[in-house]
Formats: sequence, structure tokens, C-alpha cells
Amino acid sequence: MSENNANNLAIKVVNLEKSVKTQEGELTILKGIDLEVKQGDSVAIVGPSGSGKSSLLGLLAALDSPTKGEVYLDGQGLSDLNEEQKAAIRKQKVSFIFQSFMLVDTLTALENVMLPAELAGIPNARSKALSMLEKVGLSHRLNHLPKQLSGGEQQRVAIARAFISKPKVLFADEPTGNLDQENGDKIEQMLFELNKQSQTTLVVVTHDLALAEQCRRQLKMEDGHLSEITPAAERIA
Ligand SMILES: Nc1ncnc2c1ncn2[C@@H]1O[C@H](COP(=O)(O)OP(=O)(O)OP(=O)(O)O)[C@@H](O)[C@H]1O
Repeated sequence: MSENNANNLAIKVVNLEKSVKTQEGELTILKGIDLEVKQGDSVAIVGPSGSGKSSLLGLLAALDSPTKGEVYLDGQGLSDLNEEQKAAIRKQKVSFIFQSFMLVDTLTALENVMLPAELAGIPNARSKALSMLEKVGLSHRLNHLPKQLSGGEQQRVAIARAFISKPKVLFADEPTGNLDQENGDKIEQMLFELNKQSQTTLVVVTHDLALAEQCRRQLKMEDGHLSEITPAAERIA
């Protein structure tokens, strides 16, 4: 598959496989996965626990390497890159949101949001962080540490942090998993507003079917196989 073919896609995956060695022998976690995701699209990955969803996310985000096959991120094939180059691609092109928020405990809300922009050498990190925190309704919590914020507020900081570097792709692993219904709904709304505003591609792993249905496409992982479950009429963008 030529790189050109993958150029106008945020993600292209060709015949991806991942096996790991276990005490019982080799275990194939992901099997023959093909996927194309257009820039700006939103995709949910649902499926039972242990089916391979988080493992796939790790490969798509260049955090792990496949046993076979290729991942193209924004047109760039990942298999020929060394670890340093992969880290650079991650810094430039992807962001993450996790169920457990993963904020730096010792940094304030503002400092947490500024951090990736500073690491990526983006100018005016402070004013951009202030603007992102305003967008997620946290201008009154700038100097609070994570432990001084509610779960919903912490996840809003994580969202502001994830969008500040204008990533091509935002990977969210159970982003509403630790939140009550009301906060979960707010987080969902923010994710989709920012997805539309910034044309950031959204890939969400979730058990929350309401969140999955808000994504334009729904994919199902079952025992390492990925299949499309988006109703046919909605697949054409
Ligand atoms: N490094 C590893 N070594 C051994 N087994 C692994 C490794 N990584 C993942 N697995 C196994 O691969 C399978 C898929 O794991 P994965 O975390 O991707 O599933 P998941 O669908 O994200 O599950 P959950 O919804 O519970 O988070 C599981 O059976 C897991 O135990």
C-alpha cells in the first residue's frame, strides 16, 4: 500500500496483527485489522472486555508496534520509524484522554494544560491554555491542583490539555468511565464540540453506548477482529 494512498486519511491500517508471548504460548490479540478513518471523523470502538480495544489504540497511537501489518498516521507509515521518530510523531499529531484523567498531580490546572504545548515548542502556550480552559468552563479553576478539582473538572482539564496542541487525532480510552451521568454528558458534549471546531479526528474506546452513538461511525471489536456496525445509510460522509 503506497503512502500516497494514506495521505488524505487521519488513520489507515492495513492487515494489522499483534501477538504477545504468554506463559501458555503465543496469544494473538489483534487479527487482520483493516481500517480507514478520514480527517475530522469520529469513531467509536466498542466490544467486550479483553477483546483488544486498548491494544489497538496503542498501535494506532504509535505507543506499541504490531507483529504484522502497517499503521499510517496522517499519511506517515509507522513501521520504518525508530522510537525517537515515533515519539516526535506522537508529540506533533496525537493526544490522549484516559478514564483516570492522568493529570500531573503537582501542577495546577493551567500548568497541566500548558505542558504539552511547551513540550511541543508551541508559541504563546500560556494564552492558548487560558483560552482552552475558558472553552471548557474552567477559567475560575486555573490555579487549582488536580486533587482540588472534582472528577468532571479534572476530565475537562484533560480535554483542554488534549486539544491545545491541535492534534490530528485524539484517542480517548473510556473518557466518561469514571464520571457520573451528568458530568459524563458534559464531557461528551465538549468532546464533540471541539471535534467539530478543530477538525480533530476522534477515536473513542467506550462501553458507553450513548457515547458510541454520538460518534459518526461505530466499530465493534470481538476477539481481536474489528468490524463496522455503523448503519449502512450513515457510512457515506
Ligand atoms: N502485553 C500483554 N501480554 C499478555 N497479554 C496481553 C498483553 N496486552 C494485552 N493482553 C491481553 O490481550 C487481550 C486484549 O487486551 P485489551 O486491553 O486490548 O482489551 P480491551 O478490549 O481494551 O479490554 P477492556 O475493555 O477490559 O479494557 C486481553 O486478554 C489481555 O489480557
